[in-house]
Amino acid sequence: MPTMAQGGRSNFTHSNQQHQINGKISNYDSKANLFARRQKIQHQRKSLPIASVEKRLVEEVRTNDTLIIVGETGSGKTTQLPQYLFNGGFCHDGGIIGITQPRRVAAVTVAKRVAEECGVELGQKVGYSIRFEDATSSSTRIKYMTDGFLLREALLDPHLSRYSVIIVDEAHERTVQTDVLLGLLKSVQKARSRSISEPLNIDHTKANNGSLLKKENAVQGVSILKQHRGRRFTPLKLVIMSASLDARSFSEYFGGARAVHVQGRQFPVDILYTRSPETDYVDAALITIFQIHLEEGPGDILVFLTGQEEIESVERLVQERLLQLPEVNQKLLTFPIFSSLPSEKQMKVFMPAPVGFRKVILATNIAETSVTIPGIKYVIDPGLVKARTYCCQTGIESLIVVATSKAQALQRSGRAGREGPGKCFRLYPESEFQRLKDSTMPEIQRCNLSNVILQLKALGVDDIVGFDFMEKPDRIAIVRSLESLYLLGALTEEYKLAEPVGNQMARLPVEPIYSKALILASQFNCLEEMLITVAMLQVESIFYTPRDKLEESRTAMKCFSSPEGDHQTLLNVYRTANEFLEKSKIGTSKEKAEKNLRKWCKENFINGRSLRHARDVHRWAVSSLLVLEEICQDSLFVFASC
Ligand SMILES: Nc1ncnc2c1ncn2[C@@H]1O[C@H](COP(=O)(O)OP(=O)(O)OP(=O)(O)O)[C@@H](O)[C@H]1O
Repeated sequence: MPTMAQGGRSNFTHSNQQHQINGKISNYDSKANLFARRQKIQHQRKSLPIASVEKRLVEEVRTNDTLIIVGETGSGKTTQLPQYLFNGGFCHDGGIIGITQPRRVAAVTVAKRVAEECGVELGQKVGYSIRFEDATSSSTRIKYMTDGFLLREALLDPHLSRYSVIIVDEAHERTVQTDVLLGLLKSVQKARSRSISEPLNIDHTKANNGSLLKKENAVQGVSILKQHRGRRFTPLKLVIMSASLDARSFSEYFGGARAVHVQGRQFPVDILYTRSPETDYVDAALITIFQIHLEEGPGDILVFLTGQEEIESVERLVQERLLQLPEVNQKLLTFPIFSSLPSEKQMKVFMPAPVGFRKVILATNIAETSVTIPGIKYVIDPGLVKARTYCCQTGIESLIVVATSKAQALQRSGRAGREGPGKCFRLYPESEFQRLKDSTMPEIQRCNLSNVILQLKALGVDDIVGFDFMEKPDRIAIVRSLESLYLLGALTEEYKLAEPVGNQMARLPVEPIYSKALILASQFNCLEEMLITVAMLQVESIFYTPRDKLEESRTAMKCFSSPEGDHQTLLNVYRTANEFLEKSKIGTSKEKAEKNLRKWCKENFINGRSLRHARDVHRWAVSSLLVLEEICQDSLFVFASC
């Protein structure tokens, strides 16, 4: 038996609860040809627990306007239900089935999987839309997207008229966007049903185009949803789904909506706990990685950590400890995944490990719900997560590390049992699990509400305090946000949306303080500078200060720093990097120039990843501003090529 990389080992005990098997274990042959792969997928689909209740679920959606579905992780809700509804005729009149996810990576990977299951090209019948990325076409009928994306879509189409069904997936996460979306969907559903029962009353408005505009403007102050009076909509079907949902409170919120439970899971997940609490969870995670690597059978490992810095340090430690092992045991590859990682790097975790190697994926809670990472058999869960908190008194928002809820722990362990039986190593005793909160505190009760309020105002919701939130945010937090939006000029003295600025701000996908800065910048002739500054402020620390090279990195930083302040310093970094890249491009390929830039970043202690992300955000900001025709088109053209 080989020794552990660092001599230590974790002591785990089995959970008292064992999951039941309700499915078949599949033999995935990576060399299978396309035909065999299709057959394999069809077989997998048929053996999912949800497959046995396909007809019943379609009928439930047909007979209920709102349906709540609770089903175990991996039972097939996210990938199968939209296909069942498509086959059940819910898109016959051209309507779209929209499925929202709290995270971009889930929307992208699930859409890819469903397109493959349907045997279609991604972006045709099945597609996805996330901020700054659209893989849909006019033929898309099953559309995965983030909840935030659907909210923005509602700004342009308040009745979400293109959708016949909207499925809110992973509703247990209670992100601020999910909560706002639930309230909005409730009123959209009512307005669409009303449009069917109300008598048509459009002739006189049609007769006079001049007064139509006035009337529309007058109604807008009350609610945009009333603007379309006289137009008939088809009813909107709503489905709320999760593996760990408090079905009763969701049902009550939707006026006693029907809730159904999809029983069974495909593969069992063995839950193991440590015998006693771990004093250093990072070290415990490292020990467990090597314990699995050296003692358990084949299968990849997914480790949940709290953030980029922690992930990078664990990655380094794994690599250092690997070198202490005999060569034969060194076949372990690490892959990080966190939200600010560029998406092409995020996608690397979904590639199979080379033959003979084991993958270790170091992830934040980005990989907690909906995603299926092929090969994962082992999950390591220290039971912690970085969560947003907001202090209304100071107006300061921060991220702090807190214990996960039971719902999150369940989702994490669920990642292990998706392709076969798995194991989840919880790095805390079972008694601690029992003490965890059942569900996560809704984000809306612990974040700055300015962005959300601005969006609601732009949607025509004037009475924010009276808005039908599932759980009301703190009144003081609402008042503070209203005040700050007024000070930014997004709202009038009566706290109504200020036109056109408030509307323009709502349409830019950044915090109100930044959207206002972008809108104002052209008046002050500094749009280029503001675009760069806002882009740089969206990314995590741009300077890289390793402990062992503190002096060197500080000296490098001085070359960019400006006595005029941090914003000017960020501008200097971006521009110097850009000049370097432009010069490098002369006479070389784009790839080579990018490689040179990475080297330059390293030499100058700049975080290359953050810089690349800032360049992406800059491009997005330019294209978003271009959409707002009112804003300084001419000056934008100059920067569009940056
Ligand atoms: N990208 C993928 N690659 C391979 N298999 C996949 C993929 N996505 C889904 N699957 C398979 O389909 C099964 C069902 O996945 P699905 O996401 O529909 O379940 P779910 O009930 O929504 O789970 P969760 O609540 O965890 O999101 C998975 O267990 C896995 O076997």
